Amino acid sequence: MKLQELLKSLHPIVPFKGENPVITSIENDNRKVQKGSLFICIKGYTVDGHDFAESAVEKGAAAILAERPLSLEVPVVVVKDTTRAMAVLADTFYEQPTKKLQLIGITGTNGKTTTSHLIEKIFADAGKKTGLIGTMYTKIADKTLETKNTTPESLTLQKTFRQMVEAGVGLAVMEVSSHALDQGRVHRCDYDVAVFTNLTQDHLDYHKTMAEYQRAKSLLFAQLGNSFENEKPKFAVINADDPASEMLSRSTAANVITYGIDEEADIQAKNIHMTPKGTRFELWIEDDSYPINIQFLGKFSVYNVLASIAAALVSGIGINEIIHSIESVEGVAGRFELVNAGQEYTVIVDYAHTPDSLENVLNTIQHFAKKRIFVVVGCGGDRDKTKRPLMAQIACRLATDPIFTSDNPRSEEQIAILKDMEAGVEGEVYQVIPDRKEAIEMAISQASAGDVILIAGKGHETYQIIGNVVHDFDDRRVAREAIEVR
Ligand SMILES: CC(=O)N[C@H]1[C@@H](OP(=O)(O)OP(=O)(O)OC[C@H]2O[C@@H](n3ccc(=O)[nH]c3=O)[C@H](O)[C@@H]2O)O[C@H](CO)[C@@H](O)[C@@H]1O[C@H](C)C(=O)N[C@@H](C)C(=O)N[C@H](CCC(=O)O)C(=O)O
Ligand SMILES: Nc1ncnc2c1ncn2[C@@H]1O[C@H](COP(=O)(O)OP(=O)(O)OP(=O)(O)O)[C@@H](O)[C@H]1O
Ligand SMILES: N[C@H](CCC[C@H](N)C(=O)O)C(=O)O
Ligand SMILES: [Mg+2]
Repeated sequence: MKLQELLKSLHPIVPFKGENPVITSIENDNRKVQKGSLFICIKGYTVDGHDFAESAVEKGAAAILAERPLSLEVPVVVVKDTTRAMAVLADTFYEQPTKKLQLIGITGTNGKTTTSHLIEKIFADAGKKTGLIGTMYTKIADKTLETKNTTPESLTLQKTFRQMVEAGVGLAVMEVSSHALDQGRVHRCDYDVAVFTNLTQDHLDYHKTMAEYQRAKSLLFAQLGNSFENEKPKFAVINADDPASEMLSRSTAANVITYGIDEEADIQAKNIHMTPKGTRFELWIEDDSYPINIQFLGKFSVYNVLASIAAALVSGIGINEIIHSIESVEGVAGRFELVNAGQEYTVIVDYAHTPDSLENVLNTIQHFAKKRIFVVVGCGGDRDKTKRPLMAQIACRLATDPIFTSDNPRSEEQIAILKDMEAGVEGEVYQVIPDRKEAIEMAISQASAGDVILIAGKGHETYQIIGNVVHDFDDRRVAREAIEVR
């Protein structure tokens, strides 16, 4: 594609009359530039991409997109906001892939990964080739790729969609983080369905206030269903029990479908019964009711199931097919995952890393725990500090044996993070064991028949980030080994 043709998709007053080279690829990382690339300079949080423009030209870049004039031997196109322009150009370069896919986006503080897997399963069972983008990985039909972010930046995202289209994927489901919405990583994505799980405290290091965090989430709904040229109906699937639902409903021009448990909703769960093996409830859709038996626990899991059912229903899948799929799901890796090595107590690894998720999971455990509840929990470094004392309080309130430990301290001192946690629980009884392996071993050495150990915060993660170093670490493996040597 020639540069001028590409630029037509930007704001019409981008003043550019220079050379018109063929653009062979778009890159925003100079290390990936090849002959003929358009290099986009992004001012990041860490470095300024403009500083790499010269190196990009040396590597063969045919043109540069920047926020200020640069004296280089190739055409330099100047725009106000390169990040924003990148989303538009990526969509154009990869030939608007999301118009050729059924696309479901999920946002909310907790439950995105779980819900995206449920939705993917329903569509796969219905015979669709599926794609998935989220915290754990990107999946393009049968191929799995590693990811750095829950929602990748626009260039990677649109390229991934292109690969999905080429692989014959019909339905893509993705997690849309608040950071991605705020930074415009999903601009130009043509969603058919946008799903809202819930809004509780997290990421205040980035968004500063809950109102700003909610505003970021609302963008997914505001960006849905305003297009006149689009024939496809758009749906916003919203949790009626969450206080943010009203504002989100008002943010969108799409059809709003609600789901819930406590409040009246289009799709509602009633008479929920939990056993140690699963959860049973009645699903109500208008005047019809269906008995449902899922293999996971907790009221929070019922919300994820309802959201998935709603998203699949509005996408045209039959209710009986949906129920069959949902009931066959055994679980999602690192979400309430049991570690069984023949022990007489229960060991659960769960990705709860927010106050609300920790509370939900511990409440669920309280429901069936007969004796002591251990919780091994830490808080991430370089992340929302205000959730630390809250998570500690919840651990002390809902567990009999809280053990505070480390969870990806990153550039922070482990001890400083633990002090932030302890500030919330003065006078309470707890242990502090900074080394996560030792903390897990301690819980396992103290547990006896009938007890439950929750190892929270890392779920599927297979690493512990200390400083800049990523160490191998898997809660599930560490727990299993500790049980086996006991
Ligand atoms: C705060 C934030 O959002 N940071 C994201 C941002 O990084 P950054 O601004 O530091 O980038 P940078 O390193 O300064 O680079 C700036 C530019 O220079 C370029 N560069 C850089 C170095 C070089 O040698 N050459 C070069 O060309 C880069 O390619 C880039 O274009 O852009 C990167 C590339 O897209 C992201 O990977 C990175 O996410 C970091 C890893 C991150 O931790 N993000 C978190 C806050 C985040 O986004 N989390 C949400 C999930 C949250 C949740 O729901 O739980 C997510 O969607 O992942
Ligand atoms: N609907 C829900 N409401 C509250 N808590 C939930 C819900 N679903 C899952 N959880 C809890 O939150 C944890 C994270 O779930 P999940 O990974 O599905 O969320 P996520 O939104 O993808 O998180 P992230 O933003 O880190 O990617 C789970 O391990 C569980 O403890
Ligand atoms: N997506 C979340 C993951 C947190 C996982 C937890 N293990 C941590 O490192 O804080 C975040 O970046 O805030
Ligand atoms: Mg996730």
